[in-house]
Amino acid sequence: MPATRLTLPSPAKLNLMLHILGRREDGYHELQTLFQFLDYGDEITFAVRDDGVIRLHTEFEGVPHDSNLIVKAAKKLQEQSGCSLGIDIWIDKILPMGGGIGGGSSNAATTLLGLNHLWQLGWDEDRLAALGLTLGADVPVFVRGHAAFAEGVGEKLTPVDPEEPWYLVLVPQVSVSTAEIFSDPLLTRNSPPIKVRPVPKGNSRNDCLPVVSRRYPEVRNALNLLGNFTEAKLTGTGSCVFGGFPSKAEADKVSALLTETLTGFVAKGSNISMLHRKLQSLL
Ligand SMILES: C[C@@](CO)(OP(=O)(O)O)[C@H](O)COP(=O)(O)OP(=O)(O)OC[C@H]1O[C@@H](n2ccc(N)nc2=O)[C@H](O)[C@@H]1O
Ligand SMILES: Nc1ncnc2c1ncn2[C@@H]1O[C@H](COP(=O)(O)OP(=O)(O)O)[C@@H](O)[C@H]1O
Repeated sequence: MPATRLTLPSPAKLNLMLHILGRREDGYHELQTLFQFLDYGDEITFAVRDDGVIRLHTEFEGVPHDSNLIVKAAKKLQEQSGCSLGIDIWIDKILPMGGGIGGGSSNAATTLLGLNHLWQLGWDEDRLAALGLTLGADVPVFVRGHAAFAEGVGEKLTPVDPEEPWYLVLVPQVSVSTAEIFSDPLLTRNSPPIKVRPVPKGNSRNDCLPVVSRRYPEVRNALNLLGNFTEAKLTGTGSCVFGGFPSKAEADKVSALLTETLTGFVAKGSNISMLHRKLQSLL
């Protein structure tokens, strides 16, 4: 009997660097970025229903049911596969929204992979990643599940294996709109493309950082505080700020000092996403 119920992780990502090379005619920006996953994220439970209805039972503040990326992903997959089954969905949401750690994109990818499994569609990763890209630029990397150097708008992925340190991630209590940062006239949009592989050391800057830290004092403050202990970086368009440590104990020590005034968490960097590790264990 095939499974009818499944709980899957939906991990966060970090952008270890992010360079903006230019702007395309459709307004989207050409990037070069390095994605790594965190062993930290949401958990989504799926239960098959036979009436074709797609229902997310967990409410999100400020996100209507049909705008939720989980529901959008499920509906697109149902439409494009012609599947007559439906799904009940619950999520244990711990990832901050608008934090640059990819929660929405990750939720969409977990939904695509989870439903492909439960509905027994047999879609391959290429097809799921292509559908994912229509939901958001970051969805394909979560579908593939391997740390990657990304180009284009984030869809041209080359798997990489950077070090996997422990990270302290600080979560300033502001939500940063990706669209707002990309439309700022002061954004650097002319970084020279990196042509050498693997990406040489010394390229770890995030071109969004100056604009984000100018607009959001909370982010600036987090960067300054973490910068007293390690190199403090911005992920994506923020708001989250992170730094790497050689051990959990060292990350925990700094966390204990900083999280008196700021929210944050400690998590291991991972080149294979915990979603893929879980799916592998089901086979
Ligand atoms: C820049 C990144 C790095 O990981 O930032 P974060 O969102 O994670 O912070 C992502 O690629 C974001 O991906 P994602 O969050 O999926 O963005 P989308 O929903 O596709 O786009 C939101 C808006 O941002 C702008 N946008 C996004 C990506 C891109 N390469 N160029 C853009 O100009 C567009 O105005 C778009 O309408
Ligand atoms: N399942 C979802 N989880 C998080 N955000 C979602 C979801 N569905 C839609 N959204 C919308 O997408 C926006 C960006 O979310 P998220 O991916 O968490 O941020 P970021 O791209 O900065 O990492 C949110 O502010 C929210 O309005």
